[in-house]
Amino acid sequence: MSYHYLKSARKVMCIGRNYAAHIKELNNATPKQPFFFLKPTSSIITPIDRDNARKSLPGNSSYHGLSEDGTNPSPIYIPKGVVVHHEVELALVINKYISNAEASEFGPKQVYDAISGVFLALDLTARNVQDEAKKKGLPWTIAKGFDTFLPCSRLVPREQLVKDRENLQDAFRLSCSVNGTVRQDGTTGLMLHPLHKIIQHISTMITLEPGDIVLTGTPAGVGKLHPGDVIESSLYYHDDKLIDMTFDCEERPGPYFFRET
Ligand SMILES: O=C([O-])CC(=O)C(=O)O
Ligand SMILES: [Mg+2]
Repeated sequence: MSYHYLKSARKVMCIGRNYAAHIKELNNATPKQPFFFLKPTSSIITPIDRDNARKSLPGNSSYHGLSEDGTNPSPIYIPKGVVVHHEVELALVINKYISNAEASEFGPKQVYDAISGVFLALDLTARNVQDEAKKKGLPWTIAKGFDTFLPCSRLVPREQLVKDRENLQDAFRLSCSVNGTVRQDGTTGLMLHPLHKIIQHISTMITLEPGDIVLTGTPAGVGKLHPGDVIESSLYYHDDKLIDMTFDCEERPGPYFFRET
C-alpha cells in the first residue's frame, strides 16, 4: 500500500485557521464558519530515503507525475523571492462518496468509516504571496500550490487506529523541527473544528470522492524554510511514533521570481 493511495487523490481539500494559537501567531481573525482552499495534486512529493531514490525529471522541470508506486521522491523547492513557511498537518484519506452529510448524522463515530487511513503532510505556504493575496482580495492558489508544496508520508491504514474507531480526535500529536530545532508540536485535540465537522462541512458544498485528501490545519509554530534547511516531521498515535519523514530544501529551478501583482 504505502504511497499508492496518492494516485487516487482527485482533490486535496484543506481547512484554514483550525488551531487558535496559529490564528493568533499570524494576527488573523477567527472565522465564523470553517473555510477551505485546494492544493493541486501536482504539488505532492514523497521522501527520498533508503528505498526511494530521488526521481529524475526531464530538463529543469519540477514535476513529472507520480511514479507507478505513488511516490514522487523530491526535495522541497523554495521558489526565488518567496517566503516559504512549513505547516505540519494531519491528513485524512477519504474512502467513499460523501455528499450533503447532515450534522446530526455525521459525528465522531462516522470518521473511521469514512477514511482509509491517515498520513502526515506539510501544507507548505508561500507566506509573502499569501499576504499579498489577502491584502488585495486575490486567490490563494499560487501561495498554496507551487510544485513540491505538499510533502506526504506513507499511509497509516485505519486498521492501525482501530482502538479509537469511536473517536479519533484526541489520538494524534504532530511535530516538526528544522535543522534540529523543534518549531511545531501540537495535539489534534486542539482543533477548533474537529475531524467529523470538517468532513461534514466540506460535503455540504463539495462532494468528497474516494481517494480525496483532507488536510486538517496546522498548530502554532509555523516558520521559514530556506535552501539548505532540513525539515523533519513526526506523527504520533498516543505515545507511539507512527511516522518520521525528512526533506531537504533547495532553490527551485526555472524562471519564476516573485514580483508584486
Ligand atoms: O495558511 C494558513 O494560515 C491557513 C492554513 O493553511 C492553516 O491554518 O493550516
Ligand atoms: Mg495549513
